[in-house]
Amino acid sequence: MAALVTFRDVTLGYDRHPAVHHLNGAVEAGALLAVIGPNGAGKSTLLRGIAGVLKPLSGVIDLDGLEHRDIAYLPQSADIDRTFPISVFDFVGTGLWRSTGFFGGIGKAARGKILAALAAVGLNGFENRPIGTLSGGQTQRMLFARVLLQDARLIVLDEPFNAIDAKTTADLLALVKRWNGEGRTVLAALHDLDMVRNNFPETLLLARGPVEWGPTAQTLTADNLTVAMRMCEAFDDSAAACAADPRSRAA
Ligand SMILES: Nc1ncnc2c1ncn2[C@@H]1O[C@H](COP(=O)(O)OP(=O)(O)OP(=O)(O)O)[C@@H](O)[C@H]1O
Repeated sequence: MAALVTFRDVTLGYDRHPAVHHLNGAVEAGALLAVIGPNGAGKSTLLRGIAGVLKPLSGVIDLDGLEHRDIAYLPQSADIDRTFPISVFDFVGTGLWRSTGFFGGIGKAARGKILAALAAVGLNGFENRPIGTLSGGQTQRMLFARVLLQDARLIVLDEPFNAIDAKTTADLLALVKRWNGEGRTVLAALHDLDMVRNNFPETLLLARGPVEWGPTAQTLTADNLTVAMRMCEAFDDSAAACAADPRSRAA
């Protein structure tokens, strides 16, 4: 399999302060990769970098010719402005921007696709609801419906199962598996180690830099998790972007 996403000494951060540094490695096309790490490890930062929301401070994220608009990115639900006055239908319809353009009208075919995506995530009948009236689990379903419509080769999910019930988790996990079964590459930042062990073949354990990256069973060892915790605790948030750091390791 060829690499779809390649990191070449990537450092990402905010105001010149690195949050993820010196990441090397590659995500193969068709991979189902979990990104795991303690709070503040840089998981969201890394996913933002891949999605193009954040530009690397240094290094390169090579997307094998994909453009950022070809990536379906599901942000943490906390990053969604739920006070924005938009209906569920229109929000999910933004997943079609790539094909309709910002100012393209929503025709009958597009309307059908949006309704089908809502049905696929169990949100039939919610089309006219303002997004701010949805529960946490319903909001997560809505975000998945938008990803579904984007029909993307690369899908990047930031804590997609955070604070949702078991039924919603199972439904949405089935979608993730379906996407991967269709040959799509899926990366997900996750916290639930059992979920990762049972469903994600490959894991990147991140603690500002990579601790380990490989088959999940090999990566999620007690030793590696301890190292990750220590590396995060030791990290200096006010440090400036630096030259090569010997703690970093290529995948
Ligand atoms: N917009 C921002 N501006 C400045 N610093 C930020 C910003 N977003 C994140 N950070 C900092 O970058 C570091 C990595 O944060 P990030 O959200 O990527 O970690 P995470 O692994 O996703 O954490 P969590 O598991 O808590 O969601 C943290 O120190 C955080 O405070």
